[in-house]
Amino acid sequence: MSAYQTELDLFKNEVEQKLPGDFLQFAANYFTKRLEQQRTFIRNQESLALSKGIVLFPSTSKHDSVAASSASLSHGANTGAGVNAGLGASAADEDVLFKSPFVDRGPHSTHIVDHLEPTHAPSSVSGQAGRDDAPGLFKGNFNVGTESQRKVNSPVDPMAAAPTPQQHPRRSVVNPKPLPINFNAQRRTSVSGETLQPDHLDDWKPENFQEKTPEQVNRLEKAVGKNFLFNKLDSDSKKLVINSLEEKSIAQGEEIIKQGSEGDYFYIVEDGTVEFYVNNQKVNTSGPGSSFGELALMYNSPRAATVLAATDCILWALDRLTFRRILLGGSFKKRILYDDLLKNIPILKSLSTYDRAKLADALDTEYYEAGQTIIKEGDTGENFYFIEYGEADVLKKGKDVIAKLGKGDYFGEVALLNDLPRQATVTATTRTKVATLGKSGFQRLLGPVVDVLKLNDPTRSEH
Ligand SMILES: Nc1ncnc2c1ncn2[C@@H]1O[C@@H]2COP(=O)(O)O[C@H]2[C@H]1O
Repeated sequence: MSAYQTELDLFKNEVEQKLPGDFLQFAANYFTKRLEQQRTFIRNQESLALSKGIVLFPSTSKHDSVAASSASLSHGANTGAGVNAGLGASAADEDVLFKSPFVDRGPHSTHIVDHLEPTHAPSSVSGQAGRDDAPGLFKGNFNVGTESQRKVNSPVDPMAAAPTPQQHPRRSVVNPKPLPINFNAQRRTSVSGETLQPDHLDDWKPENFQEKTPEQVNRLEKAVGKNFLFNKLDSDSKKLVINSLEEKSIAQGEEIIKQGSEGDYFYIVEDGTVEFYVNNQKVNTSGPGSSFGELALMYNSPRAATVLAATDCILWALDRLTFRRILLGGSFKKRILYDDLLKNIPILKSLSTYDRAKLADALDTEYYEAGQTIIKEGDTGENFYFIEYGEADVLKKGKDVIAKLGKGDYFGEVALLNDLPRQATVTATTRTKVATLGKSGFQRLLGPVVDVLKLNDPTRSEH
């Protein structure tokens, strides 16, 4: 069900961006292309593996091996054998296919292949575990301007390099296994295409499926109910997940995850406290109801942090395949939908993949038609905005249009930074889709880029 929903969401996104004149033709072209991509990908994965004498994700179940093939999109593309290789020549065709003669799509429109380019762009990943310390409260006012008008000073993404495996004296819960064919030590994949699972997996059942006792279900409902990931699942998916979770008792001091190792499980904390270390530095602590270990499973990347039990813990572990099959398309959908946008916004380049993913979790979508006002000069500022597509003018009383904004631009931060009323009006000039972030999310999640935001604040000189 979640694969179906993800496909629908991606399709909806395309329709909203392209506004096709001939909807049925557009839909036919779109799904034909998707089908080709998926089939080409699986064929290429199989022949690549065969040519190397490798059996992809050996499994007793035909479903598992197909799912694993689907899950290894990033590797296919890395080797030139993935979906982009299969459809690479069609980028121009795609443009013809999706072009509507009635709609000016503007300079920033994208193609569905954007969702399927896992190799060359930084990933936006996430973490549910732990609270990051709120990175400073902001003081400032309203800032506008296109990215090209803003000076961006982006430090290197600290997650871009493969983390150094840590040598902890504690016993590891996870036995190191040989890395799978799709393991990506570069950490530079996109999650998008990987989530698209073939339809015929709908009768799929997790390998570890084991009916839980009523007492366990009760406990799990309590533990899992606190985790936002599960609130978004339909009851069938929730049942599958609950019955696939394995209980693990971890003693204080034990290492649950080692930075740099391969990801095998996603964890939910029922009881106890866990600590996260990146390059031996403690970065986070989290407790009951939180979860961790999703990054490596989403991106086929090495574990981004070492996780230690700070107290005795009871954890519930979900295997990689069930995680990918159920949670990726459901609970982590926002990360998929915002992946493309966030990884292409220059001011966010300094965020780690973990931070960028948490940002995606906090975003909401709003739409504005041409002529509609998004924010009004003098109003109280509640939200910060990224433009997903569309165009908008920034107007100031007495000065008329002072800037033009387009895809990837941001606005609304000055009121939040400086606790001032909106310093200008922003009006959509074409149909515009924005991703919005509330004040508290802005303060909590954009700390690492606040200096860049302040640097770009056009009203700084007025203070
Ligand atoms: N600051 C952080 N950076 C990276 N990972 C973190 C951080 N805080 C918590 N984590 C979690 O630690 C997990 C380690 O394994 P993963 O990389 O699979 O997923 C990671 C996140 O869920």
